[in-house]
Amino acid sequence: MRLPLLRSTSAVTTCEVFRVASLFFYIILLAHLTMTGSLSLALSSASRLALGLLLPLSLLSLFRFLRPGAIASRQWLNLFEMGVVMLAVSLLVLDRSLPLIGLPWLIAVAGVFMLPLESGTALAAACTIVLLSMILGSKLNMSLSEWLPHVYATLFVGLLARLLDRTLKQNAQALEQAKLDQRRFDAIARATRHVIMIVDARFQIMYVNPAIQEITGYTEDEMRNLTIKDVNHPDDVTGRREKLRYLRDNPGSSIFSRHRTRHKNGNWVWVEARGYNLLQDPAIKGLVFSVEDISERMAYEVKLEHQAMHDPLTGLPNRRHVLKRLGIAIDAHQENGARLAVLVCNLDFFKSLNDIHGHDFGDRCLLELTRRIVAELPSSDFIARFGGNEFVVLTDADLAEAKIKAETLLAAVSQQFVVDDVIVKIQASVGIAFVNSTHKTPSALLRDADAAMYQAKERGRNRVEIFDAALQHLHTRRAQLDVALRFSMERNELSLHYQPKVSLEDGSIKGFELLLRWHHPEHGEIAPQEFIPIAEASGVIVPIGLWVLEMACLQVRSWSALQDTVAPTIAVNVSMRQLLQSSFLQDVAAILERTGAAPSSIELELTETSAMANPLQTVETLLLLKQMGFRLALDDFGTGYSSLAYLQKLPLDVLKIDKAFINGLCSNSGDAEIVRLILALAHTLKLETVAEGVETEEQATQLLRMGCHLAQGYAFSRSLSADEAEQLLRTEAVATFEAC
Ligand SMILES: Nc1nc2c(ncn2[C@@H]2O[C@H](COP(=O)(O)OP(=O)(O)OP(=O)(O)O)[C@@H](O)[C@H]2O)c(=O)[nH]1
Repeated sequence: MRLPLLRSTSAVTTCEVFRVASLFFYIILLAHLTMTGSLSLALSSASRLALGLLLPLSLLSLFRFLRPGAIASRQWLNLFEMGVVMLAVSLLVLDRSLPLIGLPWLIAVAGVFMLPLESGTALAAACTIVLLSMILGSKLNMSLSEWLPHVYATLFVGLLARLLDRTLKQNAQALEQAKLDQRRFDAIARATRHVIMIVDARFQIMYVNPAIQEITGYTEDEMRNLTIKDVNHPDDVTGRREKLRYLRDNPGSSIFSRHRTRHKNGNWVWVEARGYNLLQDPAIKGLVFSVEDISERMAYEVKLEHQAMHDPLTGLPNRRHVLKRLGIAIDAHQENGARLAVLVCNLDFFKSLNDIHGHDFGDRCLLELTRRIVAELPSSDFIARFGGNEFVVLTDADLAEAKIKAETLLAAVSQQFVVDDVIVKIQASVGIAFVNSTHKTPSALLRDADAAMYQAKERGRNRVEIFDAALQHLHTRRAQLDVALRFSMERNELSLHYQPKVSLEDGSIKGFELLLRWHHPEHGEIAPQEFIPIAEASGVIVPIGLWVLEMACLQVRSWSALQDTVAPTIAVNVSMRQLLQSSFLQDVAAILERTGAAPSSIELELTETSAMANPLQTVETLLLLKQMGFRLALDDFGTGYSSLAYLQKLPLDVLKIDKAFINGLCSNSGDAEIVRLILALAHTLKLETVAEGVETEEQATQLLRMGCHLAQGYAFSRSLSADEAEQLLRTEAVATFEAC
């Protein structure tokens, strides 16, 4: 068995040096005595005493060497041992068995036995040795110059022994601290869920903590055979390589990255890594990484991102997603001219479906339409639900292809289907716009596609329109008028004209239709057909409509005071937008109260199309208006899609026959037939009829013959100012008409 002189697993301590040094001391001393023949049989009693002291101490030292730790190191014991040795050496010196100089045994005693002593004790011991050597020197008649160097050497060796003791103690402390630090680091490295990794300049893993196994399934040893590049996801390689190079080539730099790393089972794990270049640090000499598993967070983020970008009902991408995709597409167009067509598909009259069958029913219809649209269009097209009843398709189609896709959309939507035993037939209007260099933002491109879609609505719905230069012009003018219209009332640009409504039998004035006119300082006279839809779309029609009604009420009130005239009715157009206002009935009641007008003199006209767009709500509001005393008229009759059953439910007084049929009354048998049918219908429903846009005497005669009682149009009068209308009432005559 090989016996180590010093334990190498920990710092060498003073005690250990002493353990070895003292044994050597005794061995050499005894060997010297043996070799010099000092241990002859004729030993003096002093020498025998010295040997009697030294031998047990030698055995004690041997025991101490062989069984380190068996004898606790105690100060008094060490001091005692030193004293005994000094005594033994002194006896031997005096007995001349040992030399005082030449072989300076006391110097050795100072060097060995002062090692384990405390500072103060060691000083005292040193002084004692010096004193002893002086005594011995004088006893042996040695001169000062002979033994003085011996004293210096004793002191010098004693001092060295002290320094050695201190150094060893400091080393032991430093080593203890290092071990403590190491244990702490190991504990932290084991406990943390973060991977801590040190790699060399070639990215070879030098150190990694056990957390690596939890994240990647690889053990620490398995990882040490890899480089960090070996476990990178192929899609992350390029970006990561650049970052790693930057880190390696820039001392003191740090990087941050989110990437995927390979799990031993073949899956990919999302991690977030921070890297620090400590290649220059002599203790590290590597790149240090702290890596955190963020798979759960990423999964959560992906889920959140998906929720934020998708419509919860249909699962299609939502408005936000469309805007993002459009942003990317616009950038691609600016960079390399990439094509993009935007198809906005808005369902027609979807509100009616909701109103009649309920919102849940509407939702199921939306789901069915989604299923069909997705099935009909190629998967490369981006299909989104942009809003309530609006879908958007983004595709890189050219004009012809986009048209085909739009027709496919219309066909997919319009195929009838059954939900809850109800046969549903929905139609849609589609607007198409193509990205061009003027589109700087997604909303600019969507605005154009929207404009085309609204054009499709205006042109009768269930059709496709493409945004082109003409539409662009129209759109720009529409936008300008939209803004201008908001200021039209306060700038007094609106005026009212009175279109007489006369009896076809005797030509007497039965009332007037109030016509709204708008004169804009720059754009001039703007036709109602142009600005009314704009006002309806923006909602400005609501205050304007109330203003018109108030004017009509004031006028009616003023005419009711006229002597010798029958108070005429004034017909006022009411927009659907007004009817849908929850405050409409209150506003109307307030006007009646303010003006004191009799509601029976006011005829509220609404168009057939708008009345049919929201049947349930319309019927309810109209019934309440009827209860308030208003007369109700259905304007432009014949142009819409009234269901007769529904028509019967409306509390109407008047049907106004659309001008389109009157135009062809005397020349087109089809139109004449329609007019005849409308008159028959009105007769059955006990409704008054008014023919609109009568321009010739022939038409008036024909209408009277067919049973129509009232008419309006240029055949009788142009539209008049309030004063002219009043004058007309007073004279009770119509210049251009002679009773038929
Ligand atoms: N069922 C259902 N209806 C919705 C949803 N989101 C919006 N809507 C309805 O869609 C309808 C849209 O109505 P409008 O914008 O007036 O248009 P419309 O009735 O389709 O008429 P036009 O567009 O003029 O042809 C409204 O009644 C909304 O309440 C939804 O998630 N589910």
